[in-house]
Amino acid sequence: MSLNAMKRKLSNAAAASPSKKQCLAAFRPNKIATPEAAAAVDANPPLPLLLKAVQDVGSKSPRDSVVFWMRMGDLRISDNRGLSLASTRARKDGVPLVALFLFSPQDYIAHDRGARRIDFTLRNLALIRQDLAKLNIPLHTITESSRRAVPQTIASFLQDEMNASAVYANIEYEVDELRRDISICEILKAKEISSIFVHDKCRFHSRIVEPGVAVKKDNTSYAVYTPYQKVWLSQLNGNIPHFLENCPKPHPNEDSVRKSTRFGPLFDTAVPESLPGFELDKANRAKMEQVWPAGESAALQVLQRFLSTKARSCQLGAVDPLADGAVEGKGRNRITVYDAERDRADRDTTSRVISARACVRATLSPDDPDKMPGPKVKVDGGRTTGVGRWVQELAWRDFYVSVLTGFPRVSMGRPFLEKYADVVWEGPSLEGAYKEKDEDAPAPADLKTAEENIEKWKAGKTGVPIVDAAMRCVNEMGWVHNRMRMISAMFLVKDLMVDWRVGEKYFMENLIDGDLASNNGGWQWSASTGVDPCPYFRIFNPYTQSQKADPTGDFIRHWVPELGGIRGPGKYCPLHVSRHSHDPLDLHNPSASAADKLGYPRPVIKHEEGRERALRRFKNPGSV
Ligand SMILES: Cc1cc2nc3c(=O)[nH]c(=O)nc-3n(C[C@H](O)[C@H](O)[C@H](O)COP(=O)(O)OP(=O)(O)OC[C@H]3O[C@@H](n4cnc5c(N)ncnc54)[C@H](O)[C@@H]3O)c2cc1C
Repeated sequence: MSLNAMKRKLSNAAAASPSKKQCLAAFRPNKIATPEAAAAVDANPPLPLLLKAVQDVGSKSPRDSVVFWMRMGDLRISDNRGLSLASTRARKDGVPLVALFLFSPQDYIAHDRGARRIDFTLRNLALIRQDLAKLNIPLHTITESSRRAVPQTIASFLQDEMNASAVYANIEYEVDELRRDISICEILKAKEISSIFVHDKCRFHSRIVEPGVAVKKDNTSYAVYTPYQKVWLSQLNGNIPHFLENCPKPHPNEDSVRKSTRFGPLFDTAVPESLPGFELDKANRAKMEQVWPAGESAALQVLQRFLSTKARSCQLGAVDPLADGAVEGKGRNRITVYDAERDRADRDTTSRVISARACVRATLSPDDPDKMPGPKVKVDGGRTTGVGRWVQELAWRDFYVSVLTGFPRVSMGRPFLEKYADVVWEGPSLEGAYKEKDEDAPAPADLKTAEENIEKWKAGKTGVPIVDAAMRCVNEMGWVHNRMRMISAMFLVKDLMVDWRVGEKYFMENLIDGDLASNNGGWQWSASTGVDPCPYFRIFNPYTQSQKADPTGDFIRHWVPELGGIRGPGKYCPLHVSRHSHDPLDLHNPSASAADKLGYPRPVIKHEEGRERALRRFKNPGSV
């Protein structure tokens, strides 16, 4: 194939035609599996099948190249296991290493990837491309408009374009991705190209302990966090060099690679600025650049600040996490007080960090997260220290991946606890297509009200200040504190009785750190349908939660400026509201007259009414 033909074939996203964009808009993947289909996948999960399919069958003599296929979860050059192994292989074979990134817009739709996440990926890729080019390693990008065609496209790139002996990649744990990789392994086997997919997702989803290690005696996954965390910590401390391995950076290619007719042109493929169908408007893009700076060095600085500086209320909101003015903690570092303050949303108490493995290494050697600890060092994962508590949170991330791979049903739109599949939700039924219609069954009480409530929840206009503050933060910043996610999710699924999948999708579309395993885990926890969930009868009161999570009220005041005149619990701005007409908790739960005066909506539902309805419906799934 000629170079021009190759360039045309491998056109990147910037060149996608409007008709492709229309096709994309018409793509409606099936999101919710039947209970039977989910049970079948649970009985034969795809991860072990992939691990079996992965094999080093490449031709004995080296070919022209080795390819590293970078995925959305591993946007970094340092400490990237797949990349490191690919580099070693290329060096051994004496051939160039080529990096590849494939855009699959249909997969992004299927997985509710939002424009922010795509934009963040592209910004990072542009930096990675520059850094790899310094090592004479090209980063090539391909767009494949049909997700079904991805395996063939990859295979043809490896064989026809690169004459590669092997492809290396870090495993993606979602069911569709695992199945795609199994299919790639099969295709490549016939072509005698090795497919080596390894455990390690580096950026948002890096694992510390890979799935399949912290398991029960019968080798099945834990569905309860506490015993999982115990085994997780003991496995980790039992083999620190393995789990915290800092994988070496790739070795540079020879200079001559740039002159090669096969590889030289790959240095010319620029990373597109945006993907059709996933464009961010200019203002939003600028904001995301400020709040979520791309690149490994920025990520490291964010981590370093968490380890060594104090929390600041000026870091509330959509601001630059590396803004000047951070003050050394001297014993009050954010990580040191994490245990006591992690649930507070009124300052930057949490880390907003990215690579979990580097994080754990950093707890052992705060000055140099790249440094490997000595053999006798142990990771603190206990409940009584800031560090230990933070490590426990990092373990939640691994736990939810272990759940995803052990019980893939959760990524197929099914509740983990199938007994709650019949709970009646208000508003659009996402499962309707799979259920036999019972003509006598009562229709949802008031579809229109429910749909309006969903829109109010998304827009942060429910009239419940802490929920609205949380949602406005998600909308503007693409992130919100964990406690806020819990409060807002619980309000949607219990007070408003809206299907958790509605909220799960909205979060995925809007969060910069949207991740199927953790997001699904968080939503199913809140909806009481998941592994180790919040019991259905433990329903958060959003007003008391608000007092605990935002005791100063700064979080609400920042995100709900209509209430900004309320100066503090019990103290009101005399300009707007009479001091005597409210109880002392007004900022968290303003009275109707205060809300009216301040131009803030009244609550869409009375908490007690929502609570009673949720208890009733969960107690007898199917009843209204
Ligand atoms: C409804 C809901 C949806 C969520 N959606 C996502 C999501 O899409 N992506 C995502 O990464 N996390 C999600 N989480 C988990 C958690 O809210 C975020 O990981 C956390 O807020 C990220 O901020 P941080 O890095 O400052 O957290 P820190 O408190 O500094 O925690 C450090 C790290 O520990 C891990 N962690 C902490 N809490 C949890 C948790 N509850 N579950 C899993 N891992 C955790 C994260 O990797 C986090 O980066 C969700 C939680 C809920 C309740």
